[in-house]
Amino acid sequence: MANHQLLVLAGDGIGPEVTGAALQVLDRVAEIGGWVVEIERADIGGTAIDTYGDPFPEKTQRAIDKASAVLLGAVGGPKWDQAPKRPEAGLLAMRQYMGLWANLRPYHVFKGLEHLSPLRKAQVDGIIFRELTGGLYFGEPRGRRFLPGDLEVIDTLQYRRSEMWRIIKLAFEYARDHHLTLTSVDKANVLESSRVWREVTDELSKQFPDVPVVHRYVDASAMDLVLNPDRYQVIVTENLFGDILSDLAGGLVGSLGLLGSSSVAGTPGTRGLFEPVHGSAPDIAGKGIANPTGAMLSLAYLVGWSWSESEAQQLIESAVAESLAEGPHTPDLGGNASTEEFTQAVIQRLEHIWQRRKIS
Ligand SMILES: NC(=O)C1=CN([C@@H]2O[C@H](COP(=O)(O)OP(=O)(O)OC[C@H]3O[C@@H](n4cnc5c(N)ncnc54)[C@H](O)[C@@H]3O)[C@@H](O)[C@H]2O)C=CC1
Ligand SMILES: CC(C)CC(=O)C(=O)O
Ligand SMILES: [Mg+2]
Repeated sequence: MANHQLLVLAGDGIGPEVTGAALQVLDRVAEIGGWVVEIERADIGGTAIDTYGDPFPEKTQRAIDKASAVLLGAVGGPKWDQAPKRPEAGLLAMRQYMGLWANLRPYHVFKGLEHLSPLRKAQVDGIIFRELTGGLYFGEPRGRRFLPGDLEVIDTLQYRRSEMWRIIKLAFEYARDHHLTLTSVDKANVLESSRVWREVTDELSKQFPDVPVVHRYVDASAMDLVLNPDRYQVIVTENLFGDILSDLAGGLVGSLGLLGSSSVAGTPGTRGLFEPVHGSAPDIAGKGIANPTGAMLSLAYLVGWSWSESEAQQLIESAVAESLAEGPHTPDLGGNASTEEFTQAVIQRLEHIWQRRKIS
């Protein structure tokens, strides 16, 4: 009987609501799969600041050390916007602590939700490989420097070639395995880091002669993703650009609540951090109406990647897709279902799919 250790970091805002929904799905999947899942919980972000005065406390680090996978909700909120160390800093520190340099963010229009995409006729189906532990979010020096009569602020965009190499190579491998085009997004007309990014992409391209490669500037690709999303299949880009373009992808498919993600260190079967692409959504937190799809898909990626349970991954993804096709829908998708109602629909679908598979 499989035994898995899961750490749940529900976080702030809608984090507890969407991870709670995903855990209900996990309960049923574990029952079907005959697994024992030991679930531990710890604090991250704003709730960790409230309890420990630190957005990524030592206790959470120790809990990560013991887990075989981590499911995260979201962090942040107006309550902590002026905190000396913000909740978001805890998430960044955790990604770095876990060494998770690759962030995979798939997006596609679900059957039944075509009307929600602003681009009803175009094919919207891709995946963003976002570098996760380098660039502007981590570079030093950073901060404020008081000058006579002025203030200077510094953020540093810093990368090592090796950090670029590993994420671009991972994206090439994915594009090769799925026979897709790779688009490398940068700002090589301005940034030195982007020029090296392009050099690395061109060098790696020689190892993957079957993968068509396109270079695009980030500003132009933001425009082009909206006008011609069908040109994009696999996107590889650095940390900040990937963060921005993945929210744009959320818009392309109709709601940010629909996207899940995997943050990993490149090798399947190893520990990763799995979280929806969205944030803590303070505007809807506590109302019971958050769309838990992103969290459920993140759970699906978790069981597939860290626990090598590919059948369970497929089961969750199918149950979510069928529920989105049939409804009910949460308000972000134009419906009036609660998080709980949608979650129950997914669990029912799961049962149906499982029964169908047992019979056939
Ligand atoms: N990974 C994380 O923990 C992230 C945290 N944040 C933090 O979250 C806080 C809020 O940031 P925002 O810019 O407002 O971004 P957000 O992603 O939380 O929300 C943007 C918009 O999308 C909607 N939305 C997001 N997720 C949804 C869901 N599951 N169902 C239905 N609607 C959903 C929200 O209601 C809001 O209108 C900030 O403190 C920010 O720093 C932001 C992004 C990622
Ligand atoms: C809140 C940030 C630390 C991260 C973010 O927006 C993201 O990972 O999508
Ligand atoms: Mg983001």
